[in-house]
Amino acid sequence: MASVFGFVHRAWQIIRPPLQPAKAPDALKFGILGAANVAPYALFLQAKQHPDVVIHAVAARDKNKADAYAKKHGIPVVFGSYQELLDDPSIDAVYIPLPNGLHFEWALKALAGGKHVLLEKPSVSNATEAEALFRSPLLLQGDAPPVILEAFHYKFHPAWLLFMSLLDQPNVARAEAHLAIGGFSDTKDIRFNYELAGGALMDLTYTPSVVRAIFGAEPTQCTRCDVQTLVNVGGSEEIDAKFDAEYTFPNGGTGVARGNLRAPMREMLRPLPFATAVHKPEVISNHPPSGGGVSLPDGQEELRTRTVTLHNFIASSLWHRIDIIDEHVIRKTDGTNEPLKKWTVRESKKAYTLRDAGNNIVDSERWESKEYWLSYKYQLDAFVDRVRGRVPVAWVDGEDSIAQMRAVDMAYLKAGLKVRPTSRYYSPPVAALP
Ligand SMILES: NC(=O)C1=CN([C@@H]2O[C@H](COP(=O)(O)OP(=O)(O)OC[C@H]3O[C@@H](n4cnc5c(N)ncnc54)[C@H](OP(=O)(O)O)[C@@H]3O)[C@@H](O)[C@H]2O)C=CC1
Ligand SMILES: O=C1OC[C@@H](O)[C@H](O)[C@H]1O
Repeated sequence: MASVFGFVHRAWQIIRPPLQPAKAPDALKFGILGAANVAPYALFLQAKQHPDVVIHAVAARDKNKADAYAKKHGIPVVFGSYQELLDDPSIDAVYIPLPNGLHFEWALKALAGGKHVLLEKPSVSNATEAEALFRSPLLLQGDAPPVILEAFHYKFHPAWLLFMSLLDQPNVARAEAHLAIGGFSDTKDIRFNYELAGGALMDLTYTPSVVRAIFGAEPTQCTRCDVQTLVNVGGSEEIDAKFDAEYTFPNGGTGVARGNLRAPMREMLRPLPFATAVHKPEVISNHPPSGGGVSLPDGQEELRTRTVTLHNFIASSLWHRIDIIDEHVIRKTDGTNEPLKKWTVRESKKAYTLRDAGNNIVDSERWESKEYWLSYKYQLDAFVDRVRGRVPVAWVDGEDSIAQMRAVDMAYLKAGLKVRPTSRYYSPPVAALP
């Protein structure tokens, strides 16, 4: 009952945040490229709660559309083209929630204009673009080079930070991430447009990113990728509406990433999106756990296999639970491995605030947070911290974003689909002269 009340209370405060601080006189001025559906909740609502951020301008391809959007969201300045917004020297940072296939071009143009860039996920269309963007010399310009961040918002929530702190990464045997959503029945949606770098592996790119994060390493190969394309419903044969990809990792472990963009309601809720890590069995008989393990007679050993699961990794502020399940077995060490006793110990944790995550994860000086803050708010805080020269609580660096696109490309190739197309704006690096 308390948890139902907590959910309703948080949901209410997420929509109507009670604290909307006054803006600093030199608050960062954000411009938005595109009158996008995602921006009101991923940025505008969060900006209202940030003293150092103002939403200053929006640009759309059609000025009338931009005007209507600006009026609805109280944005003071409007442009009828993206480039005009980038040319406005008063704008410090841009948010790019364009279709994936346009991320590369507009992120580079924004960096060229000296703007900081909050770039929607997936960062770009493929690894070629990712290398060119995140290793661009534009990111090294001047004393205070521009900041760029791929908006993997879930990685900033305290629940994710706590979950990650519970893993023993080198000893993970299997990782699994699952995310099924629905509501995209129109095959004309940008998510289903190959030229705009659509596809479920792109849009639900969270799950490959989760398995990579769990291992803290990059996949050596994609061993399987089953996809369901849109071809039977009149869409593109190059567009995966659903994927189930398996990767191998350098420690021999396996990571499974699943995503479905056209899931029926029952599949969206059961199971809720989850991230899970199964560890290799660990001998603990000689290391009694703090719970009071006992030394075992000769010829026996105790093994523990720990599974850590974060339920609802994608929208942890609404509700989440971290389950730690330890399967214990005492077995013979005479070569038969015969089990003598088995039992399971379960524990659950949650972290709705940085304080909940604990001071071994987040410095207590950084504990200021509210339980209704969305992952997008933590992400915005981190972005502003970086721009202001402070160390953020979490980050996604450029090399991580490049490796992420490699993992996505690998899965497309394994599935027999084409890697998403490279932008016409891309030009290959000029080879160094001998
Ligand atoms: N972090 C998150 O939780 C979420 C992230 N996203 C990401 O955000 C991005 C945008 O998603 P979403 O807001 O749902 O998208 P929208 O369907 O709202 O499209 C975003 C904007 O794309 C612009 N656009 C530019 N060129 C085209 C074109 N050729 N066809 C269609 N639109 C075009 C439109 O701008 P204009 O106004 O100029 O016409 C439109 O406003 C994607 O990268 C997606 O992955 C999406 C949802 C949630
Ligand atoms: O979080 C999300 O859920 C809906 C998706 O289509 C979107 O792009 C994604 O970021």
